[in-house]
Amino acid sequence: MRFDRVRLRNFKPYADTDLRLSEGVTVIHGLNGSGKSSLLEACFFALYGSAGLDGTLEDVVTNGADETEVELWFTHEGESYHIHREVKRYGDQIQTTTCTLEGNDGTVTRDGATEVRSFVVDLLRMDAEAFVNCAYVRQGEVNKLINATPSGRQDMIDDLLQLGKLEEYRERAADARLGVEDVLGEKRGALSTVADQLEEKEEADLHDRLNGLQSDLKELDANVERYEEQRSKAESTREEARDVLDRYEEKREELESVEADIEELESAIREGEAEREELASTVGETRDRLATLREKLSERVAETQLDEASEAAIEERRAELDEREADLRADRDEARNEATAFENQSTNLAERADDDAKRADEKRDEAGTLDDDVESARETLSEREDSLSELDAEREELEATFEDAPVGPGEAESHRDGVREELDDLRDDVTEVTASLSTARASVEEAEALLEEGKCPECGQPVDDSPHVDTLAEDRERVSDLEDELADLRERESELESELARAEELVEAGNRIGELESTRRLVEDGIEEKRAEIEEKRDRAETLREEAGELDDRAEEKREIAERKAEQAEAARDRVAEIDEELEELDADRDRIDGVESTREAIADAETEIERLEERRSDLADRNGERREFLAGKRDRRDELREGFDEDQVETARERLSNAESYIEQVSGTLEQLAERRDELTSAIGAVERELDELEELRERHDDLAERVAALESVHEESEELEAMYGDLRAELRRRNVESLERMLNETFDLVYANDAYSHIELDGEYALTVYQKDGEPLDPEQLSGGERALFNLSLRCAIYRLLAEGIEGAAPTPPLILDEPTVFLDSGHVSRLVDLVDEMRGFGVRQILIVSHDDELVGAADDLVRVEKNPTTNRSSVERTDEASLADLDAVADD
Ligand SMILES: Nc1ncnc2c1ncn2[C@@H]1O[C@H](COP(=O)(O)OP(=O)(O)OP(=O)(O)O)[C@@H](O)[C@H]1O
Ligand SMILES: [Zn+2]
Repeated sequence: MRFDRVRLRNFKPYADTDLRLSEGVTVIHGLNGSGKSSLLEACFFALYGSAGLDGTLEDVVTNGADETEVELWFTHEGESYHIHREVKRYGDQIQTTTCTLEGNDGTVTRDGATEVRSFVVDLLRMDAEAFVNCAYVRQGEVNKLINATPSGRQDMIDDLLQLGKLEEYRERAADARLGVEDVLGEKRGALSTVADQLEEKEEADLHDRLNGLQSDLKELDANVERYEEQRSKAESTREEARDVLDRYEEKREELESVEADIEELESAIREGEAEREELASTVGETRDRLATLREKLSERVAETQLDEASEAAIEERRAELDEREADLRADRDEARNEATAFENQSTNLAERADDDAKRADEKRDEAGTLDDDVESARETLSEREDSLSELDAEREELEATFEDAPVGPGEAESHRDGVREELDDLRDDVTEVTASLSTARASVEEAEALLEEGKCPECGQPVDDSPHVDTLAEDRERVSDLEDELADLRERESELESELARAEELVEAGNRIGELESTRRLVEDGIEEKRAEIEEKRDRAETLREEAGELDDRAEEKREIAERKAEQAEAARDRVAEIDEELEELDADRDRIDGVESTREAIADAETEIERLEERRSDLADRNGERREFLAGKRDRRDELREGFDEDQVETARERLSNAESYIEQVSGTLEQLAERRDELTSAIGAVERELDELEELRERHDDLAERVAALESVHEESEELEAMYGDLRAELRRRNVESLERMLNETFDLVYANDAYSHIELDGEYALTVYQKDGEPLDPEQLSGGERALFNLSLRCAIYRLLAEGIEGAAPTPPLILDEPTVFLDSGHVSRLVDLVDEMRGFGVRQILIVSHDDELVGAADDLVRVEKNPTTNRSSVERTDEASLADLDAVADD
């Protein structure tokens, strides 16, 4: 297998990149971070999808882009394939939108990530992990196989070499064996059951039993035939005897019936004669009755107004009566209606008269009540008139008070107020004068006292010659004047006081007169009102009485008319009674006519009856004649039959019949028993035959089962062998693989590591690795130095790759050997060893080797050189194949 071309768009640092790859060694080189590993990763992603990624789908999309596209073209076993993948980002989601694989001849097409991956896994016989382990040495993962546990290693290598398949087959074979064991156990059980049943049935001697039963049946059938023959003979004898007896019986029955007929006829003739005689006497009686009826008819006709007793006359009379009746009934209805109408009118009028009378009474009652009201109003009136004169008397009295008064009743109040004012003024004067008086008295007393002491009452100086002593006399005069004035004032005060009391009285009288005037006006109004009331009520009472009188008159009038109507009703009733009598008379007339008609009918009936009886008599005579003729014939036949009887023959036939019947009964019983026995025998034979069939069936089943068990046993054996074979094969293959792998590993390690310290490497059956030193000391590979480990690991991978390329016959899946930075830990000497290893790997048939490296020596060993560069401004990587010409400048490149 080899990669032909890879095309990328927006894959990690790549924008649009298209790289062709050819067979041989291709070295990819460039600066750190330029995108070399990404290029390899893209190929790997194209094959296995996200399973082949170290990171997630997210990581492969160039930062800032929304979709990534990877295409890989590769060749495997002469066929070309093309894988196309597209990944898109939808918001937060990232999805594979296209994933297809196509073969160049158009027979292979796969669509969908799962289908494509499983196709690739089948084609390369490696899943992503196996591919990594074998072909793709990722950067920094050179130690992976060494670090793995032996069992991990075993799984990886087994898987690569498809040994896992053998184990799967072995397990399938084991499953099949177990399945066969189950079925075999079941069938063996069934076989032994059938064998037991078979043995049981064979011991039962079924054929002997069948023969015995069949000969019994034959004998029985012969007996049955014989008995049936005898019975049919007896049956024909019985039929003959029955015939004879039947004929005899018939004749005897005929004779009996003929004799009975004769007797019947004779008695019928006798009865006929008797009836004829009876009829003759009935006819006589009827004739007598007829004569009586005829007499009665003429009497009845005479009672009626009929001219004759004919049907037409009766009809005519009846029609007259009907007409008359109709007239009478109409008259009577009319009279009845009239009577009812008059009665109603009379009743109505009487009622209305009563109403009027009642209303008159009511009015009179009302008038009486009004009279009472007038009376009481009159009383109230005279009371009010009395109180009016009382009021006037009081007023007169009060007015008299004012006769010698200084003022009239109207000015009493202002007069009183004037007097009161004068009195108040006077009292003020009294107070003033009293005060002046007591002052004057005090001066006089003081002056007198001072005088007694000899001093001036005014200035306290000695009195002699004092001016003041002169005033004493004046003061004494003044006291006496004041005392006079005060006395006058007191007198006037008592006068005014009595005047005030009088004035108060006048005020009171004045007020009372005012009150009396307003009361009088009220009483006068009341009197006016009462008078009007009396007037009105008296008028009303009069009107009511007049109306009552009118109502009485009207009631009287109505009563008279009512009486007249009652008389008219009576007259109409009388007429109804007369008409009823006439109708009764009419009914009697009708009854008489009915009597005539019924007598007429009775006469006609009697005549018909006589006719009918005579006819019956002659009929009876005719019938008896016929009977007598018939009787003579029957008597002849009876005589004939009596002569034809043979009693002996009948007796013999009876004997034979009874013999035959008892024989048939006996033989039938026997035959029934035989039939029962026969049924038993047949069913016994049936049962034996069925058992024989079953026996046959059992034999067949037994044979079938035995065959099947044998077949299953051989299948079981085969599956056991198969299981063992797969187990052995795997162990053998692994042993051989281990041997080859150990050999190749030693060869390769020798090639790449030129060192005298190690003698050889050992790989045991469980894939445990041990390195032996020259002195025979064993060493765990992990104890090797970093560079040694890298070399050891490369050797192991190359060995595995070789084993893969050589070990599996036919189409070995030899993917490109991909080495990412394998020289990291190597010194320059060992790098040249690596170049040798690469050469050797090509020799072992590896078609394509892809190496990421900076190493000059490796670059020098390349068939193709691919240069990866990253544009420092756009940060996008690009690839470029360096052609032959530029290979010359390799040194320059390598020096970078
Ligand atoms: N999704 C991405 N979008 C853009 N650039 C990316 C993306 N993923 C990785 N890169 C860039 O790709 C480069 C990594 O490339 P890669 O590992 O292939 O380099 P290299 O050439 O193998 O380097 P070295 O020589 O160190 O092994 C880094 O510079 C990284 O920034
Ligand atoms: Zn790298």
